[in-house]
Amino acid sequence: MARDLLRNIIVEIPSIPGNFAKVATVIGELGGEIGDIKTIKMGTMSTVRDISVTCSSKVVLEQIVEGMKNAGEGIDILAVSDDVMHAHEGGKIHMTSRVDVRSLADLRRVYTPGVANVCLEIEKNPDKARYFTSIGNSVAIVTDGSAILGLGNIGPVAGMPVMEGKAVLFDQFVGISGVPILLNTSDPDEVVETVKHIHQSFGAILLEDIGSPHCFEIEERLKKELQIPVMHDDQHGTAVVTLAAALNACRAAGVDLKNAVVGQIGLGAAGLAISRMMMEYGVKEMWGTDRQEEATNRLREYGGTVLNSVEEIMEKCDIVIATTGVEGLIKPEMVREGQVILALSNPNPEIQPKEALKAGAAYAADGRLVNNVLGFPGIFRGVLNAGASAITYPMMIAAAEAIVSSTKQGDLVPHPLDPSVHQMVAHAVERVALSNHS
Ligand SMILES: NC(=O)C1=CN([C@@H]2O[C@H](COP(=O)(O)OP(=O)(O)OC[C@H]3O[C@@H](n4cnc5c(N)ncnc54)[C@H](O)[C@@H]3O)[C@@H](O)[C@H]2O)C=CC1
Ligand SMILES: CC(=O)C(=O)O
Ligand SMILES: [Mg+2]
Repeated sequence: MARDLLRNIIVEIPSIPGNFAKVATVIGELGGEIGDIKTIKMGTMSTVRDISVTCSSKVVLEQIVEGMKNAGEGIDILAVSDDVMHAHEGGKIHMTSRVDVRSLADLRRVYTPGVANVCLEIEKNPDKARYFTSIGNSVAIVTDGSAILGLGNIGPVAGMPVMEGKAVLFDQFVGISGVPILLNTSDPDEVVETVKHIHQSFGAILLEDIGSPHCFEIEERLKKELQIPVMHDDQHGTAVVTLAAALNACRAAGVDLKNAVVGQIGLGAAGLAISRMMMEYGVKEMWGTDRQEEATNRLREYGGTVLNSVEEIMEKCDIVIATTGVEGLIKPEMVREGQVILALSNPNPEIQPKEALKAGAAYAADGRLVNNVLGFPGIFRGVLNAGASAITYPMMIAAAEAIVSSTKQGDLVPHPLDPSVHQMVAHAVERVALSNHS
C-alpha cells in the first residue's frame, strides 16, 4: 500500500526508559513508517520529539495519533504539522546577488557606469560572457507541465514545485543556478522556437516532465539547433541512474548485465530512454511493453523486442523496470524468485519494494531510491565545467559507472545526500567531454 501522506508529529514523552520505544512500536503497528526524528527539548521530566511519519491515509494518521496518545501515561501530542506544505510556503528558491553593494564605489563597479566596460568587452569577444556573467553556470529547467511526475498533464504552473525542487538540488549539490521556465504550449514548433529565443541566458537546457511522444521531437530538434547541451532529464537522467542500479544488482548477483534479459514496462519518455541506454551499454536481450502501439514501435525501431503484456515481461525477464505512472500495476503473484524489480514511478511505484521482496525478488527499489537526482546535477556540472556543447552516450555511461563506483556494497545506488556521488559524476562527465575536445 502506498504511504504518501507525510506528517510531522510533535510528541512530549515523560522521561522514563522505554517510553519512546512504546510510541515507535504503536506507529509501526498502526501502519506508519518513521522517518527523521528530531529532539526539540530534552528535559528532566519529559522529552519533546518531532517524528516524521508517512502513512497511507488521513484515517490511518488519526489512528496513529490516537494510538500514540494511549501508548503510555503522560504522553501528549503537541502538534501534527504538514511539513511538506510548510516547506513550500513562499516558494523554495530565490535569486540572490554574489556581490555586496555597500558604497557608491560598489554601486559604480557592479552597475553603471562600470558595467558598461564589461558589456563592451563581451561585445568584442562573446566567449568572454562565460567568464564575466553567470550564463555559464545557469541551466534553464524547461517544462510544459504535460507529464509532471506520474500525475499527468496538470500544467506547468502546477508543476512549478517540481521545477523549483530541481533548482534546489542543482544549487545545493553542484552550485548551478537552475531557472524554471514554464511554457504554456506543448506544440513542438512553439516550444523549440521559444527555447531557441531564450537560450542565450543559459549554459545548458534541462527539459523536465515533458510527456511523450512530443518530448522526443522537442529534444532532438533542440539538440540539433542549439550549440549548448540539452538533456531531457526524465529520459536520460533516469536512464543513467537505472543503468547504475542494474549494474550494481548484477554485480551483487555475479552476473554480466549484458547477458541478462531486461524487461521495460512503459515505453514513454523514461522507459524508451532506459531501453536505449541498456542497448547502448551492450544488453543483448532488451524487451519491452506499452499499452500504446506507437510506443512499442519506437522500441522496435531502436532494436528492442516487443512483448504483449506486463505478465509476459514479468514471466520472462531477469531485470524488470517499470515507468508507467500506474500505482500497483505489478501484482505480487507476478514476481518471480530472484528477479530484480525497479518500479520507478513517482509518487507511487508499480509495486512497493517490500511487497516485491516478500514475493521473492532478489532486489527491489522504487522511484524514491532510483531517482534521476543521482544523475542530473553531476552531468550538468560536468558539461558546464568542460564547456561541452552536447551530452553524449559515452558521457552518460561514464556517469552511470561513476554512480556504481560511489555505491556502498550491498546497496543498489548511493545515498543522494552523499556529496561525493555528484562530484564523481561531474568529474567522469567532464573527463569524457574534454577527451572529445582533444
Ligand atoms: N525515478 C525517476 O527518477 C523517474 C521516474 N519517472 C516516473 O516514470 C513515470 C512515467 O514518466 P514518463 O516516462 O515521463 O511518462 P510518459 O507519459 O512519457 O510514459 C508513460 C508510459 O507508460 C505507458 N503506460 C501507462 N500505463 C500502462 C500500462 N498499464 N501498461 C503498459 N504501459 C503503460 C504509457 O502508454 C506511456 O507510454 C512517472 O510516474 C514518473 O514519475 C520518470 C522520470 C524519472
Ligand atoms: C524524478 C522525476 O523526474 C520524475 O518522477 O518525473
Ligand atoms: Mg521528472
